[in-house]
Amino acid sequence: MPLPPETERTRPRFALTARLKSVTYAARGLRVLLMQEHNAWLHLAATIAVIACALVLNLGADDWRWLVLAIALVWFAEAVNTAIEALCDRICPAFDPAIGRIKDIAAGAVLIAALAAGAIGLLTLGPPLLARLG
Ligand SMILES: Nc1ncnc2c1ncn2[C@@H]1O[C@H](COP(=O)(O)OP(=O)(O)OP(=O)(O)O)[C@@H](O)[C@H]1O
Repeated sequence: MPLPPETERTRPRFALTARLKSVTYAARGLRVLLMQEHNAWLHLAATIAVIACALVLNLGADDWRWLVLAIALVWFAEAVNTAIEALCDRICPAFDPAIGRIKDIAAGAVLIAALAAGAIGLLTLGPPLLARLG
């Protein structure tokens, strides 16, 4: 879809430094997530445990692919959920059933991601773990 003329005129030119700055803003967001969100601490503990298990079991690239995807899925969902929660609190600090529903749905997205990641983790780590123990 073509942009309105005024947007075309005011859009800044592509600059590598500006793109690099965007990465630092994103990293700042992740730092906030890690410092302030208790759920993120649980995700971090789970991430470290899964990576440690995979290293000990000496998994191959096929298995690592699934684990990386599962870990990223949960962090992605948690980051989006946290952003939605923060936005909700900013625009409506008072109790509001509609805000409650929005937050519940966003939290549901994290639950879906966590359940899927758990299933991926069991399917990927389970068999080699059992083989190692058996
Ligand atoms: N402003 C609000 N109006 C109505 N219900 C709300 C409101 N804020 C929170 N809730 C309800 O409380 C639940 C928890 O909200 P909260 O913002 O504390 O999320 P949380 O999952 O506990 O987040 P965190 O643990 O990351 O702080 C929401 O899912 C929603 O059901």
